[in-house]
Amino acid sequence: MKALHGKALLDDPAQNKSTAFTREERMRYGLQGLLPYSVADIKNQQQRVLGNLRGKRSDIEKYIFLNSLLERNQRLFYRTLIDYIEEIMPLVYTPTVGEACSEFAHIFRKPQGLYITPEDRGRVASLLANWPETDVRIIVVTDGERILGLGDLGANGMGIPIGKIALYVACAGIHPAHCMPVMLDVGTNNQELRNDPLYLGYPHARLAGQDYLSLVDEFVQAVRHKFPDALIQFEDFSSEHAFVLLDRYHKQVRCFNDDIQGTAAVTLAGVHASCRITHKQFADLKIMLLGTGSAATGIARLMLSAFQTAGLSEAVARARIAFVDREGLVVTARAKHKAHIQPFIQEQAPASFLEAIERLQPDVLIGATGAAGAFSEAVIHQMAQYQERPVIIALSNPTSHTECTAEQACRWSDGRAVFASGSPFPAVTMGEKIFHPAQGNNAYIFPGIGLGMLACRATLVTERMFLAAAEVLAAMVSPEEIERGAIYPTLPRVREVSQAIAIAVCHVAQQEGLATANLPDDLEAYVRTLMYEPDY
Ligand SMILES: NC(=O)C1=CN([C@@H]2O[C@H](COP(=O)(O)OP(=O)(O)OC[C@H]3O[C@@H](n4cnc5c(N)ncnc54)[C@H](OP(=O)(O)O)[C@@H]3O)[C@@H](O)[C@H]2O)C=CC1
Ligand SMILES: CC(=O)C(=O)O
Ligand SMILES: [Mg+2]
Repeated sequence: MKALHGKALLDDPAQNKSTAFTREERMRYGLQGLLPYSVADIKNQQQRVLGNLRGKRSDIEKYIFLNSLLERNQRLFYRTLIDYIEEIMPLVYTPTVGEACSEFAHIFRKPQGLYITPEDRGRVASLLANWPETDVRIIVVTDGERILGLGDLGANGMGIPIGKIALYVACAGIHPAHCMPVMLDVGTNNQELRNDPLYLGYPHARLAGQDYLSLVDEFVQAVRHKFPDALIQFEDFSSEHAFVLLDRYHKQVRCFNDDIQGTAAVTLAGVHASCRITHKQFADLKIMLLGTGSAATGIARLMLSAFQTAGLSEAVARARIAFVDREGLVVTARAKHKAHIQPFIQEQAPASFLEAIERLQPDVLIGATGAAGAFSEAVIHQMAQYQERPVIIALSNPTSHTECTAEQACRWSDGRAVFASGSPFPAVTMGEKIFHPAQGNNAYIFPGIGLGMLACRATLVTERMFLAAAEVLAAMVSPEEIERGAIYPTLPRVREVSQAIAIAVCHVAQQEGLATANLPDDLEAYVRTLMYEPDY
């Protein structure tokens, strides 16, 4: 790290300690007179941060305040995020990040991350060379086309890679210097944004076809050359591009798609854990998915592997997984189907969503639609009619797009639903009982996958790593959490979860012959040494 002095030191977020510089440091670094008298410690500074934060009237103001803290004092930001994760994660990630993306061009203060546009074709490598860090290990890249359930937000979608990187640091202890958020700003088809005079992105229709693919290719090749140890996480692409890009790169490049694979692992883990509440066998479950996009398809694919691992034949496993779309149950009799769900199309008569629940009586209902209210009262009633403890997982983000709220799932099932949602909900009280919803978000998975990849330097990311991550996460739900009806560990345990997932990733990488690092026997201690603990 470059040695800085005086005002330059106070202006560098990675090195700034502000009022926590000791008297001796103030003398050594030419800071005398530049700071008020009192010498604080990080805990004392945190109290001021929390006081200011809690005094803000709206979540978006809190987001802006936290972002400016990150720009001033990285260590204080991350220490506070880690120590108060239940309070602060919803402000830097879903749901507030959804609002921040929608408002991105209007609340913009200072650039963060790397922007690549069609005008950079042929010189993407030189843009990467402008990045101030040399040892990038984690890249989160989006093209802004499917931002949470909010659709095409163009370059405003940069809030998502920035938020995911904050979680890599807070939830898995990846050092901020190893992380790079990237916006592949290929344009936007959101005319409202293009008409906005404050819009900051490339104000043209999205690149498509070969023009699009060749720019992504150039980016991926430039990353391989400039940052050969980096893992690329594809985030919030349209499902059309998400599958094409994953197919194109996953056997050549250290990469994964978080919406397809990370979401699948967190959902599988929740389904496994739910069996400890419902007292059912995983191999006996029937799963129904609403939505046929990236998340739902990823879940179906991983669930299929998990069922087979649990001893089911491929045919039986497939029959246990049903898709429902806007027209109802996805069946062979229908004329058109999306290619990526072809293997899961049921040989059945057509049925509406409600009829499909009645006919198939699924144990688990999962929503990945971005469609607010898609789990209506009738849907939850129908689930509760056939299952004593229906498992309802409403994955869609942000909160305004959830398929149903925790309160709705609870009330409409007479308090019997086992519920998890992509964005957090507070506890629900019903009579004497308190209902504790869990947060089913890929934030429990991708940070650990990244930490594991950083530790073992595997050349590829594989399905077995996500299966292992799901097993680890499910096993970490404590008896007390299960007793409370929660199917995920509480958020303050997320670093512990990420460490355990990282170890599992290392084991899989070794077994699959993909690890290139020399790993010690004591992986637990080794992984811990890699985890950044922000402090002075
Ligand atoms: N909790 C978590 O960790 C994660 C949550 N998500 C959330 O899941 C949602 C979907 O993400 P993703 O799969 O990537 O998005 P996609 O755009 O790939 O897929 C969305 C799917 O939902 C379908 N759909 C939309 N409205 C309805 C409706 N009313 N009834 C039935 N189907 C509907 C779409 O159908 P059609 O093709 O007909 O439009 C499409 O198949 C988002 O809100 C996202 O935030 C995603 C990843 C992780
Ligand atoms: C959580 C996430 O990745 C999403 O909603 O897209
Ligand atoms: Mg996503």
